[in-house]
Amino acid sequence: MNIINNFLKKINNPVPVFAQTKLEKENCSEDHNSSKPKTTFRDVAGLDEVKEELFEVVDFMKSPDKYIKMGAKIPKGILFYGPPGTGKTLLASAVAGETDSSFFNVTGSEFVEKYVGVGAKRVRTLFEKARKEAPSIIFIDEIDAIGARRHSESNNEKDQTLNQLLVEMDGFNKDDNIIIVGATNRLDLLDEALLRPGRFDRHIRINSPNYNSRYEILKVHTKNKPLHKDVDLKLLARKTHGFNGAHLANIANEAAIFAVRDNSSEITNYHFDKAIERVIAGIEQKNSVLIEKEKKIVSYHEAGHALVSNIVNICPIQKISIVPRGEALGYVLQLPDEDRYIYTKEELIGKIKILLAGKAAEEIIFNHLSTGAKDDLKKVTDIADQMVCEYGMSKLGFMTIEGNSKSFMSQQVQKEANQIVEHCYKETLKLLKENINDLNIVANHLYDKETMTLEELQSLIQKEPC
Ligand SMILES: Nc1ncnc2c1ncn2[C@@H]1O[C@H](COP(=O)(O)OP(=O)(O)OP(=O)(O)O)[C@@H](O)[C@H]1O
Ligand SMILES: [Zn+2]
Repeated sequence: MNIINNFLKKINNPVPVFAQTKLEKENCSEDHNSSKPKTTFRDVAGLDEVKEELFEVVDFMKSPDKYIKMGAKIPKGILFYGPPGTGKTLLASAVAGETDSSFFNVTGSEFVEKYVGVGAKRVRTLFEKARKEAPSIIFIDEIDAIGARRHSESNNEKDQTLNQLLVEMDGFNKDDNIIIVGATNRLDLLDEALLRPGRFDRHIRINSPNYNSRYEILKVHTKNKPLHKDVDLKLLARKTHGFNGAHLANIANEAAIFAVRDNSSEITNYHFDKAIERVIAGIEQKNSVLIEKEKKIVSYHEAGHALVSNIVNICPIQKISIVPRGEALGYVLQLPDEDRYIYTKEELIGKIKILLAGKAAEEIIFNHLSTGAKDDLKKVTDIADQMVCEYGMSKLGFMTIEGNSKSFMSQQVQKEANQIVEHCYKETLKLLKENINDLNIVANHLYDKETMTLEELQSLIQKEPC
C-alpha cells in the first residue's frame, strides 16, 4: 500500500514531463508583464460552486459602482487552496478573461531574494503596474513562499516582502479595481496577517476532480479534437481515478499526438489508452490496473466507515468520498462535533467502532490487513487510552492515571485499552457481517460514483429488498 500511496502522492504532484499548457507563465518575466487572457468560465470544467462564487467577483469588477453605492466592499483578495493541477491558475485567468482585465501571473518564489529589500521592491513594482493597467487580476501562485507564518527568528528579507504585500493590499482604493488571487497547497502555513478581513478573506477550496468533474474536464479538452465514435469519455473518466485536471489535459493532448504519429484521422480508444499509460509512466512505472484494485479497497474501506457511522449515529455524515485528498485515499466527512464537550462511554465506544470499520470491511471482503488504516488506528489508540487513563472508563476504576503512575501502570493500561479495542473490533465485524448486503451496495456505488451524501447512502440502504 505504501507504493500505492506514494504513487497517488506523486500523481497529485505532477512532474514537469509534459508540454506546458498555454497558461503557464507564458507572459511572466522578471518585470511581471501582464496578458489579456481569452479564458472564460466555459474553459473551466466542473467546480460549479467555485465558479458561482467567482461570478459575484466578476460582477463586482464589471460594475463596481453598483456595489459602492450600496456601501458594499469590493473583495481584494481571494485565496485558492488545494492540491496542484486542479485548475487554480485556470480559474484566476478565467476571472481576468471574463472581466477583460490585465492578468499578472506570478509565483511566490519569484519574490524570494537574498538581499534585503529586493523582494519588497518587486512587490511594489508589480502593484504599480497593476494599478496602471487596471482592471487587473494579480495571481500569485505558491503564495506560501512569501506568505508563510513569520517566526521569532525572523528572516528580514522575507518579512519585508510579506509586509510590502500587506501594505499594498491595505493601500487599495475603492476604485482601484484590482483583485489578488493567491494559490497554495498549504493553507495551514500562511501568516494570519494575510488572512485577515480586508486581505485574503475569501478562502476557496479547490478539490481533486471526482468522476463527474473528470468527465467534464475530458469533454473540455477533447472539444476541438476529432474523436472516433467508439471513444467513451465516461469510461475514460472512470479509468482515471486519482488524476487531476492537469493530467487529464495532458492525456487529451498525448492521445492527439499518438493519433498524428499513427497517421490516423481520428483519435481512438487505443490512443487514449496509450496516453493514459504514458501519463502514468511519466509519474511512476505503474499501470492503471493497480489504480482499479486500489479503488476497490478504498471503496470498501470507506463504505465500512460510513455504514457503521450510520448505524451508531453519533454525528451525522456529510459526505463520503474515495477521491484522494491530501494523504488520504478516501474519507468520510462528518459534521464537526466541536461544540460537544461531553461524551458518554457508549458514544466513545461508537466512535472507536466507526474508526475500526474501514479495517473491518477490508478484512471481511479481502481477508487482508492493509496499511490503509494507520490514521484510524492512531485515533482509536488515543480514545482508548483516554478512556482508561482520563475518564475512568475501565476496570482500573474511577481514577486518572498520568505521569509516573502511567509509566508504572503501563502494562495494565495497555491491557485495558486493548480489551476495549478488541471488543469494539469484534462488534464492528459482527455489525458489518450482519449488513453485508448494504456494505456491498454502498461500496459498489462509491466505486462507480466516487462521492456520496448521507441522503444517497440512506436511500441506497432503504431500496435494498429485505
Ligand atoms: N477544472 C478544469 N477544467 C479544465 N481544465 C483543467 C481543469 N483543471 C485543470 N485543468 C487543466 O490543467 C491545467 C493546469 O491547471 P492549473 O495550472 O490551473 O492548476 P493549478 O491548480 O494552478 O496547479 P498548480 O498548483 O500546480 O499551479 C490547466 O491549464 C488546464 O489545461
Ligand atoms: Zn479509514
